[in-house]
Amino acid sequence: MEFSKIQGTGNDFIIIDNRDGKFDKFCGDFPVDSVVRKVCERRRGVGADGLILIESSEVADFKWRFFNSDGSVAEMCGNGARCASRFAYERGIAPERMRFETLAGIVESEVRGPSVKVRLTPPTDLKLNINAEGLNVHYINTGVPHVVVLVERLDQIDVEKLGRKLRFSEVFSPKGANVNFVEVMLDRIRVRTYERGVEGETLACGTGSVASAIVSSLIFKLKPPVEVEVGMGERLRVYFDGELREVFLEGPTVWVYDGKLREELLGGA
Ligand SMILES: N[C@H](CCC[C@H](N)C(=O)O)C(=O)O
Repeated sequence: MEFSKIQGTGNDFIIIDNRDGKFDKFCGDFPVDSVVRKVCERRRGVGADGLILIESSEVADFKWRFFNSDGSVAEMCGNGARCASRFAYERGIAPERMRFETLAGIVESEVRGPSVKVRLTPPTDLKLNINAEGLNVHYINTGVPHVVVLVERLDQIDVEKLGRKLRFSEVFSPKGANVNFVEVMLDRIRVRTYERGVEGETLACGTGSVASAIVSSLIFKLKPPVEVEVGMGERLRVYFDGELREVFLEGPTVWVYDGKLREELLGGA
């Protein structure tokens, strides 16, 4: 079964045109979440932070189903939305300015060559200065739930250890949250993210970058657009208005390769 691998600032995704149901046929009797885990596994599978199915929609250019690499379903994914938009445009599934259905609501995007700008759903549940695991943190839902922790020295943070502690904190149960550690610089913010559903640090997180930019802007009076430096030094840009009604994420994508999944992948342990 054909798939494409596209990454956005290091957050990488397997994207499948499932309008004909080929992914469901490929899964056969295997549960979808177990197939997603096998395909996303870094060593025995293709390897990715997430898997995206493009499907038909009655109300938009297409609908998507987004899975984290652990097989869990997430309502939204900012970098995944950018990569899926590029896929849809270049495969003739949608025009360069498109709208697609997600569990978080309708998302709009515009493809400009490798760069894609996505309008996210309006953020909700903003809570500044809450206590979790003895730390002063902030919380906002930018399509998926995010904790934002402002730190002095980002490179000294044990993202895996502290990220996991906050991700599973009672304060954010039962759904949990992604955890973003943010250092505010003069001309940008630097962000490192422990991602729910990947259960580890990813090289970038789009909705996390948006959450971090909005919280940093509220606390440090940063003027949008906010430049966000992610894992490997790549940049995302976050635009938003005062009322947080028009929130955009913009950045590059790289179409890595096209491949073909074989059924014997499913047979293994
Ligand atoms: N792991 C996230 C979904 C993907 C978010 C991230 N990859 C992005 O670019 O927004 C969650 O389960 O909430």
